[in-house]
Amino acid sequence: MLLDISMPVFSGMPIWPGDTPFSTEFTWQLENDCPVNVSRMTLSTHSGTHADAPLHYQSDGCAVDQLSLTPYLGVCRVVHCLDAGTHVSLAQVQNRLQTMNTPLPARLLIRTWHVNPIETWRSDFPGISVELINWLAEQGVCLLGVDSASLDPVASKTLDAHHALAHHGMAVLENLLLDHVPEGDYELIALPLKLLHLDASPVRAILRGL
Ligand SMILES: N[C@@H](CC(=O)c1ccccc1NC=O)C(=O)O
Ligand SMILES: [Zn+2]
Ligand SMILES: [Zn+2]
Repeated sequence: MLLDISMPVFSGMPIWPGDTPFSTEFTWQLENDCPVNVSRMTLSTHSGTHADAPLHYQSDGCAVDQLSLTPYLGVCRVVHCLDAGTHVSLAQVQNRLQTMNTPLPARLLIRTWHVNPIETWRSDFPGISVELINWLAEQGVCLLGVDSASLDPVASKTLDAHHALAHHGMAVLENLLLDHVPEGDYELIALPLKLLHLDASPVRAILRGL
């Protein structure tokens, strides 16, 4: 059983305010003298479902091609934390985890949207509390995934959750699509591209039944 948890990538897709719109054009098009279609894309490194590298928010941070791939592959847990308010709290996640009676795996994906807005940008997503990130690090979690556009609220200039995550050496996935995913444990596969020296990379994220 495979579940695709990737956002669709298309011209007109929602983007972070001020970031590069996704666009494409044909470089070559199939016709009499031309045997192929080939396109070019213009896009932000944070388009759709993606992995941030520490270079996104630290000038001396590691780039996306330097990241260990280990966190992006392996057993993960999906929890639903809907109606979170400004931040998803430690108590809210612990509440959900209490309903499951196996040890927390090394990866956690948090669903926050009732219905993820695939067609339109929305700024009213919750951040992830630093207290929660510190506790997840203590539990041995190496990757945190969210279905919102960022770990921090849209207006944050301090990016507290991003920095807390980097402090613990944890990996992050953003803009997951978890609308149709029941709470539980799965195998996660979501590898970043080998984009040298860049700050983030789109991923194709999937879950496989255990
Ligand atoms: N933190 C968000 C994105 C982000 O902060 C951002 C993305 C594109 C252009 C500007 C951004 N932040 C500016 O303060 C992310 O990691 O995808
Ligand atoms: Zn990002
Ligand atoms: Zn981010």
